[in-house]
Amino acid sequence: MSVLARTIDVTRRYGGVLALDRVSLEIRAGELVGLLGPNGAGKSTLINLFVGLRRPTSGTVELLGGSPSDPLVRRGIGVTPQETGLPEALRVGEVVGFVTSHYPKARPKGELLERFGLADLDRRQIGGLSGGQKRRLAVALAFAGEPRLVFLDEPTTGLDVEARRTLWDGIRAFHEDGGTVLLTSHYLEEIEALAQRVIVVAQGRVLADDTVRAVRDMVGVQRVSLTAAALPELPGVLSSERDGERTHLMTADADHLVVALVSSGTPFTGLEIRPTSLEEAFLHLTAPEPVTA
Ligand SMILES: Nc1ncnc2c1ncn2[C@@H]1O[C@H](COP(=O)(O)OP(=O)(O)OP(=O)(O)O)[C@@H](O)[C@H]1O
Repeated sequence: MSVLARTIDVTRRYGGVLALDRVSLEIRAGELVGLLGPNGAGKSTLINLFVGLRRPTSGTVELLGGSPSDPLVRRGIGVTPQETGLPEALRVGEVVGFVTSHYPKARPKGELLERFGLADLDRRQIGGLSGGQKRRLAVALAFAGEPRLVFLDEPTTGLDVEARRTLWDGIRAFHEDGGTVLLTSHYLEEIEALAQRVIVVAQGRVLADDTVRAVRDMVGVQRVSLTAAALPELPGVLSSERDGERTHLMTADADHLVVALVSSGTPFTGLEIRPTSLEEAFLHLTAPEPVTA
């Protein structure tokens, strides 16, 4: 499978901030890859490097066999940044026409709008669109020039469930036609709905690059909280934390842990099990050594 984009040992600093730390990865033709990470992980920085908006402090970025700083190379990609602004006075169809005029080959306007659930809005002024419609249009524009590779930075932020599904369908349709996509998200659920491969980044480093299922197992940590005077050694405890009378145990297998707790005969009260947030799960992925109880 041919590689459409690649970073080799890329580091990016903003003054004293290390946004990316020796990142090497490849995006291959036909893949739909999710880039997952908490706020400030370096996701937007990575996209900005791929699309030529920023340059690496060190290391190499390759795009479609060339350099992201080459405008001819960039013609082969589509991008929706995290924040976009569209001219309020223009009509939807005019904006699509303006964008497609920059490309040698363009997707027909009607088809593009249809694909992103905007078919009836061709003549509507941008200023008259809802927030969700504007976001869908901004994402649709990334696909206007029949790109080979599309970068979407948090495409569904601010969308309700229905609008998000419409947008997912548009992205899927492009992928099913053979297109390649890299998209960022804070939500594993979103990446799970679209991608098979997920790259987890935190603090500028790639923590995992695997199937969604493997990453879900990795970050599927639960928090078991209880009050007990003392606890025996329990299986599968990734870390434990004492908070007054309460003890919080992090584990990937809460059922197993609770069965072992009950079998041990240790008296306890106030058992509580809850899923952890992605941020909490990332803390475990980034922790150098698991802490034992
Ligand atoms: N122009 C800049 N000047 C200084 N620091 C920056 C700049 N852009 C990004 N950073 C810093 O680099 C780090 C990575 O930021 P980046 O925006 O790439 O993260 P992100 O994963 O996209 O976050 P989010 O999910 O919040 O969008 C953060 O610490 C951020 O504050």
